[in-house]
Amino acid sequence: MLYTRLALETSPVTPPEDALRDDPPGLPGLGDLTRAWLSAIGEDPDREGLTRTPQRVARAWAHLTAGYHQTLAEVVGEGVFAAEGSEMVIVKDIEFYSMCEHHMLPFYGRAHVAYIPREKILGLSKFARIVDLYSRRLQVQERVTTQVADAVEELLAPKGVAVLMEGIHLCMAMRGVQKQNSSTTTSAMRGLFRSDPRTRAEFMSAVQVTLRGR
Ligand SMILES: Nc1nc2c(ncn2[C@@H]2O[C@H](COP(=O)(O)OP(=O)(O)OP(=O)(O)O)[C@@H](O)[C@H]2O)c(=O)[nH]1
Ligand SMILES: [Zn+2]
Repeated sequence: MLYTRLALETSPVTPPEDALRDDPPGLPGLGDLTRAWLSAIGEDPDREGLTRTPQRVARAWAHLTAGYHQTLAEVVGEGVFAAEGSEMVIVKDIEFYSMCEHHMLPFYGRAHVAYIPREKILGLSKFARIVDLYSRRLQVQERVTTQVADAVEELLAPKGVAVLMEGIHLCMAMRGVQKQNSSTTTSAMRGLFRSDPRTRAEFMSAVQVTLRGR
């Protein structure tokens, strides 16, 4: 579905209205603000290419900030189960897209989440849903990382949880210091991942793939 929608959005042909029906409704007020923003940057909000831009922006930002309107309980639903074992589980290479709270520009990359179960396990897709829940807000990467770890702890009370995120910040690439090749790694280690170097080393070696090497 994602690919279908991207294809539609980049198509020179205007898609039929019902092709976009699963887009979220736009954020109230953001359309008017976008018109003012367009004027502020020296654009004419009434020129042909921009007439529908305010409503597109309002819809896009509803998606990019959807995390404000969801709870952990909602995104996890019925996804917690009785533990089937107590070995490390690693879900890696979960892509994330977030917006930095300083410049409101994107940062994006991959998140890797691991835990060692105690009495509960979590449906695998829920790790990606949790990453999205906290990424779809204005954020700093450190906070997303901590919030994902906190969420897994809260849901599962595991023997340990580890979250590692690798991100590229467009505010450092497109503007400001303008470094195109830097990436940022943040981590949160809890329980056995903090107290036992072998557990941490096992996790780190399993996820040792840098963004730039892919
Ligand atoms: N720790 C952290 N910093 C971030 C993140 N995203 C952006 N930043 C930084 O936030 C800082 C804001 O610094 P300021 O000096 O207030 O803003 P600025 O003048 O635009 O800074 P420059 O980007 O250096 O031009 C910058 O150093 C950004 O690189 C993040 O996720 N985590
Ligand atoms: Zn920034």
